[in-house]
Amino acid sequence: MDRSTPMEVDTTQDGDGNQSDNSALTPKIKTKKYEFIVDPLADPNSVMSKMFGKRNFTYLKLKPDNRARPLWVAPDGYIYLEAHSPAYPHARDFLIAIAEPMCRPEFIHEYKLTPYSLYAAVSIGLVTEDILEYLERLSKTPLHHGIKQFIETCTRSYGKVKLVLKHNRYFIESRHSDVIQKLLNDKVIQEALIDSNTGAEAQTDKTAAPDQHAHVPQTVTTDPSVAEPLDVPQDVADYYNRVIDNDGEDEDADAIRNLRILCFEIKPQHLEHVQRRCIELEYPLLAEYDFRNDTNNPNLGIDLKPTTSLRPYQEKSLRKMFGNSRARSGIIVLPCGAGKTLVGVTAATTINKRILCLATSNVSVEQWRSQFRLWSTVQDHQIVRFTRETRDQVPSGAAFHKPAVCISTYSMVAYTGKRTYVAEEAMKYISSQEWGLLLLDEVHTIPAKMFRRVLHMVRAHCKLGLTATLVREDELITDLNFLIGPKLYEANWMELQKDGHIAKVQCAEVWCQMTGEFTQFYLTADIKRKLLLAVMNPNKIRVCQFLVEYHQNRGDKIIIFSDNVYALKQYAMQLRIPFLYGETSQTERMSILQNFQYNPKVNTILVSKVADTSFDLPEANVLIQVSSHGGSRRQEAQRLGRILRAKKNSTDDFNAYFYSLVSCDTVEMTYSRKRQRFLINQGYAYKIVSHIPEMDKAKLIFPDKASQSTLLRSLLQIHDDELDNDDDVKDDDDCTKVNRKDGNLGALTGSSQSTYTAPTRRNDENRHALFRKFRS
Ligand SMILES: Nc1ncnc2c1ncn2[C@@H]1O[C@H](COP(=O)(O)OP(=O)(O)OP(=O)(O)O)[C@@H](O)[C@H]1O
Repeated sequence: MDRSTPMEVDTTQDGDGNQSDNSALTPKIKTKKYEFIVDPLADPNSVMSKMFGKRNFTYLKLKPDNRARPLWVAPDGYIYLEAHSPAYPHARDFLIAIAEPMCRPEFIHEYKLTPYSLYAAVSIGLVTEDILEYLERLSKTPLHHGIKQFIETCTRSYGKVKLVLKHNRYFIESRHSDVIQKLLNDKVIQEALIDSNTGAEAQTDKTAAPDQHAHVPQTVTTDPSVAEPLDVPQDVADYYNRVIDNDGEDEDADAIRNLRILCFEIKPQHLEHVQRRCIELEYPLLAEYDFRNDTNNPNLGIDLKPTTSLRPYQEKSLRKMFGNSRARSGIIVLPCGAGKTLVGVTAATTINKRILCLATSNVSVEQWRSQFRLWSTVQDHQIVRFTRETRDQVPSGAAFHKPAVCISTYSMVAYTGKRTYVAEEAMKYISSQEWGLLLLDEVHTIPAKMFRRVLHMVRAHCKLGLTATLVREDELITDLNFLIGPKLYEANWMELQKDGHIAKVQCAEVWCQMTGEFTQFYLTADIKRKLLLAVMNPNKIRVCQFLVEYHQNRGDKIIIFSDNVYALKQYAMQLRIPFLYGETSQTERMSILQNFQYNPKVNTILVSKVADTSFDLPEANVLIQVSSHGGSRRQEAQRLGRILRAKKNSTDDFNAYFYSLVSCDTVEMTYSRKRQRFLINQGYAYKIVSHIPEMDKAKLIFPDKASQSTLLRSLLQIHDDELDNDDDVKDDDDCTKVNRKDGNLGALTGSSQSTYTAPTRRNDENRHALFRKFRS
């Protein structure tokens, strides 16, 4: 990571360097360059400068009581938190609010200040002075002036403009006339104005927040006598309650009730352009919903059941959302199995207006419905589902205007093709309602184009995105900041694990040596065959067999993932394990999953990547990955999530196991490094296992050279076309069931199929002699 580069909001690539699928649709946001001023105060010839270059910050003077203060705030915006400090909890909650967590292993956590993280801080009610003051108190060194300037630049203008939905119409509101003037003079915003807008209209403010920039003079206590070196310094503890623990009830609410605000209306279809433009103009739109004073939309009348109790981190995340008795739009990030659904249900019962919940598949829709019924007092007739399989009756007549909890899928809402009559009616219902809350499940997985179509169709006062992994391979992650709202809360996986809210997982990367013969062919093969040889490496199959037998003997439930379908079938056949992939019929799939769940004799299943998102896997506590799809961090985290649900009746230190089998000296090793980055940043440590001594005594398949050669021969005989056998994930929803492709007559008659093409001699000449022989 190059840490000397200036901060700039770059939205064209994600960390994996992959380009967006919709760059044509969404031009890059042009914001001002945010730079940290990093003075070259250190002696450039010193040993430290030679080692750390511009990052030699030894010139910063430590405060006398620095041992009691938990933060190192580097002038380039990186912040390091000592997790063993007594003031750790005070600093952690604050840093999650103002900075981006980069890496949180056991002892030292790394965070980074970014314009977006500070935008999120302002949106949850923190003000510039409080941020500076508290950071100063927590820091071991006085804050560098560059840091102060950066925080001031990023936060001064934030929070001044709001986006408000009233009577299904979008308004931009502010109490600052200069800001409104600036926006009205902008060309992009002018294009979005509704014709009747002749200028800003003055209104009585019912939704405005108190002035967030009230000055709070504070002094920093650096006198060591004030606190014992390893106690939480008093000034830190005092300020904590003020900054973090305040539940945000507006003390000034009455005072601002009668303030005049300025507003103008914009065209709904220009909403995204306006949101984007406002970020460029340094006035990101804050979306807050004053649901308690919304008399236009009827109440849903549901509550949490008396038996429902939230866990501390669930409560904390919701406090960020409802901090000032209004609902803020944004994203809550909790690990898989940590109870995002209950967070969503609680948000719904708090807002208590029309709720639209969008999930990724039919199965998730059913899960949301059952969780709504489990945790809340919602009645069955108040829930409406729209999916391919279950289409509840579209409310009509008087019921049309009654509030309901509507649950559907993204693909259903975003579908642009011809719909059936019933689906058309359902969509009319969704697009005509003014929703109090739009719940967006697994928000990071939705293709950017589909996501935007959804947001164009649905009018919602408040949007709550839920996800476990805020990483993806296109620009939507940065766009989510204005499409939904800032990240409101991100839980620490290791802390949840320590408290027993999620399973304690041992991650291991098992290195499997390639056999000599396999290596020989691997070196000259093309990439597709290389991948096949790596996954079918006999030593890997043996390790897999050993692990399966070992864990079966312990009474564990095991899921094996293979993205390569050929390998999936081979492993299933060799190890005699039931398998399912994209082409497995629904009946067979159900039967395999039910057996796995209830039949004590079926403790292992093999699945392809369809199991990543398309259906709900039963509970398991061991996961073995034999082949994975490139270097996707998200897929790795999602798979770990399959075994992350808290395990009952377990006394083990670790109660879940995640094995990634990697063939040594192959491309799998590079992929593996990339895939692990996200989980390592969450604090997981992958144990490298290069040899399992117990395997030497075990009776395993492919024990000798002869059987391994036979396997190799069978692999070399596979036709090139069959190597393209990554499982295509089929969405459950009808909207994506039919794959429409541009075609021509050749495609229709089948003449364009590669099976009609005779292999050319030139191709064969390039092959290894042995392979040529097998092919002929
Ligand atoms: N406050 C709570 N009290 C008791 N059980 C809870 C609580 N919150 C969540 N759970 C339970 O934890 C389990 C996981 O919850 P949930 O399915 O909502 O997690 P999730 O974060 O959505 O996971 P995934 O991303 O895997 O879908 C469920 O069995 C749920 O009932």
